[in-house]
Amino acid sequence: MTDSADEYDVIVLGAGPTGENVADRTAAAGLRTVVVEAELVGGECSYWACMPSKALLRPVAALDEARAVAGVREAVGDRRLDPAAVLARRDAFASHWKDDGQVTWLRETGIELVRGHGRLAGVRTVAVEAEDGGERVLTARHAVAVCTGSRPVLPGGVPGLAEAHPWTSRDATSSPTVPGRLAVVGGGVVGVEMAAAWRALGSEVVLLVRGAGLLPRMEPFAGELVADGLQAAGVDVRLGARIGALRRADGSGPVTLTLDDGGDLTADEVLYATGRAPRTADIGLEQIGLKPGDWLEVDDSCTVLGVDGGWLYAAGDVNHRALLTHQGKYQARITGAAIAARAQGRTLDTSRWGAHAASADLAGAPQVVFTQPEVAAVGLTLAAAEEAGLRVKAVDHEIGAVAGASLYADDYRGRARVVFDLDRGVIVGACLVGPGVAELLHSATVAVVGEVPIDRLWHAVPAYPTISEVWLRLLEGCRG
Ligand SMILES: Cc1cc2nc3c(=O)[nH]c(=O)nc-3n(C[C@H](O)[C@H](O)[C@H](O)COP(=O)(O)OP(=O)(O)OC[C@H]3O[C@@H](n4cnc5c(N)ncnc54)[C@H](O)[C@@H]3O)c2cc1C
Ligand SMILES: NC(=O)c1ccc[n+]([C@@H]2O[C@H](COP(=O)([O-])OP(=O)(O)OC[C@H]3O[C@@H](n4cnc5c(N)ncnc54)[C@H](O)[C@@H]3O)[C@@H](O)[C@H]2O)c1
Repeated sequence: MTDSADEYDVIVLGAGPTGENVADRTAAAGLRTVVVEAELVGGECSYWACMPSKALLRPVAALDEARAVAGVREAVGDRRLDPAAVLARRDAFASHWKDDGQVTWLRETGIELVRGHGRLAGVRTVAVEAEDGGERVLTARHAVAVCTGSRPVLPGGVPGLAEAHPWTSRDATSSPTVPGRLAVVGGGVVGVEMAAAWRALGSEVVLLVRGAGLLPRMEPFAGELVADGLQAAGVDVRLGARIGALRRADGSGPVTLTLDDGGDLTADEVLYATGRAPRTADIGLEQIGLKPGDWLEVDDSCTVLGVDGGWLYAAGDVNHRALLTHQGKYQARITGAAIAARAQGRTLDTSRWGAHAASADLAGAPQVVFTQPEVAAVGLTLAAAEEAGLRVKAVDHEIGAVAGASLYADDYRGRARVVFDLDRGVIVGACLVGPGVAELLHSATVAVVGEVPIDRLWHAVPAYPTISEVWLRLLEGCRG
């Protein structure tokens, strides 16, 4: 390929869910838009994160729910998941790691695609290195949006870790085979979800957590109920566990973990689910005065701080506001609107909840952890609200005590909490744990983001007999 210069209105670097949605919005505003993608259009979410992981986890919940209802329980008996069928369904949800469908969508939406590794090469300029080594230099009349996402991060200073070739989230979501023994390091979201999935597929799973509980950013009872649920499913959950070293003789056989308490643990694979780092090490940040490898700090309109001219945006995982696909897509809608407004010479509305402010990131992003049982949370935890100086009270209720929950599952076990702001009379946080709570989360999100006064929420009547009747008990607790 020969060198050439291409001028667009907007360049989007990275075609994950965030980049796709920025491009969708700017193209819809009539701006000539190009996206640059080094791997697959659709990003981590489509091929190695949300979609394949949830395809692995949905059968786990379906089987648990069947077992929880007398009559169905007897029909299911002690049958286990069929790994081959689950993995085949997972492969289909990952589109067999081919992006033809999403490339077609880009074309039909009027967005151009340039494949290759992109790097900022100056103001509103991106140089793309194609796989064949050729370079193409793209310039943007209005904006560049960096949407390069994040990658798994491994802890430093652990002897033998690199040589042990640990699984990362990519292997854990795409493995074609079920390991006999799987050690999982990390009690965050990836750790608990993948422990649940592979245990249900037949692996012997040990979950090694360095802290005192699982899911440390959520209400403490969420981690406790998930630890109980995983243990009941046969996962060996070890809290306060630290790995001193790993040994894997030939790089592919069994791996032995030496624990700080002196014990050894041997597994066929070890998954490190120990957090994420931004994909900014090699995107030319040094060309515009920023530090490679850093998260990109942005204002509420996702404009990158420390860069003059308001032409550089960063949305999705790479800005570290909320590492979730739906928040990345939300930021993308805000970013696209901001780029279009600036291109049309309009002033941005960056007031709280304005058209060009990703305010919901700060109110607390909704999140569902698809484990055993499900966890659904939005807004502030009690601890976070107190730390923020709010005068709050927590109202808790056992979800199993409402009629809808007892019909949903025999011996339903689950708990709900809302965090009530006593001064403003609104709910600032909610956490629901139990079978089937995922679909309840949006009601909590509307209450929190909408800042709906408690006296008005009292008139939002949940249908009988559904799990959502737990809202009545929670509202009673708020009203005192
Ligand atoms: C195992 C797992 C499960 C998850 N499950 C969920 C879930 O259920 N729900 C949820 O909301 N979130 C989930 N997440 C988080 C979610 O995957 C991320 O928040 C989401 O993918 C972020 O989207 P993004 O577009 O910002 O980045 P990404 O999806 O990472 O996409 C970035 C894209 O940029 C490309 N790129 C990077 N650098 C360059 C470059 N220099 N040039 C060209 N292209 C480049 C990459 O190839 C990639 O395609 C999960 C994460 C993991 C790891
Ligand atoms: N269902 C979902 O919404 C979903 C699912 C998976 C991932 N995600 C997103 O992806 C992101 C990444 O998930 P994650 O689980 O990798 O990160 P995380 O930050 O949620 O959890 C990482 C865990 O690893 C532990 N840890 C860190 N360093 C360690 C070390 N050296 N040794 C032992 N433990 C260590 C941390 O204490 C933490 O509990 C999350 O922010 C999450 O929002 C979302």
